[in-house]
Amino acid sequence: MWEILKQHWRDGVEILILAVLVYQAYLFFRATRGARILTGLLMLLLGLALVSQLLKLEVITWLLQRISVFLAIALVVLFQPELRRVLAELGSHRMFSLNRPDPESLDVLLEAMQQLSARRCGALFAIKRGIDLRLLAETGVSVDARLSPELITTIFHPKTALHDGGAIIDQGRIASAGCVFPVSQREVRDRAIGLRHRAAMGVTEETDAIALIVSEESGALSLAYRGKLEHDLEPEELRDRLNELLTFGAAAPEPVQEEPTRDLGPV
Ligand SMILES: Nc1ncnc2c1ncn2[C@@H]1O[C@H](COP(=O)(O)OP(=O)(O)OP(=O)(O)O)[C@@H](O)[C@H]1O
Repeated sequence: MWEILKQHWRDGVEILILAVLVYQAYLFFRATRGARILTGLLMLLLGLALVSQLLKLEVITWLLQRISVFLAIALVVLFQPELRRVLAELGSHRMFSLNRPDPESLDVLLEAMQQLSARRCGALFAIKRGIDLRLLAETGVSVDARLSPELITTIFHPKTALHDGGAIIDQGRIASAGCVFPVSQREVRDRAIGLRHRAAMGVTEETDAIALIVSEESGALSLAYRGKLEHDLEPEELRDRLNELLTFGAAAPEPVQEEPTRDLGPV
């Protein structure tokens, strides 16, 4: 027994490392828009590899061996927003630091969102965490003012110059407003999901920010994180979810909601 262990402990370590890597890759890709394409592609390649091995088809085997480089490029293109976010997280040491707004600012923000909802004023916020949002902030107008319901409702009043676009919240302050966020290209089932919600999904696909949305059409309050939209939440639900995400980040448990309010996956 001891002899076997001595001979094969390296194999055990390798299996363990590979299992962790494969599981992490699965967790990473599972929730992304390219997951189905990736699954289809892998199944096709595995099928072809199996058939070509069994029937000894030399040309297909040769082609499959050389295709791996193109596959790697395809993966980078397919998962570009997700990879950007992961690299940005690593670059910003986000894993080791949290930029958590104080509870008072959250109360102010949620209070303002409810006022905007009651008046049917659309609004979009990105709460900055570890990843720097300076490039996005530069697409808008610098505000750098303490959060207050009056300021927020004024910014998103439809007759003001800054109401169009999103506001960036950084440590209890509105850093800038009227910002243009990246728009998510995910396919969504719900026709009520327009550009504002897509911009919320987009900014959270590419950064670790949490986006909050007030729908102009329905007054619904929503949250987006890591590209996923949690649509039409009750104010208390929104507060709890926000606290959860700000405390635990990606480790926060997935919300229990019914379609299409949670994961607006591919059609
Ligand atoms: N890329 C973007 N970044 C930030 N804000 C955006 C972006 N694109 C659109 N918006 C905002 O969304 C508004 C248009 O929202 P639209 O009606 O298409 O979205 P929606 O998701 O249906 O939301 P609502 O329920 O509020 O109507 C624009 O007036 C603008 O303020």
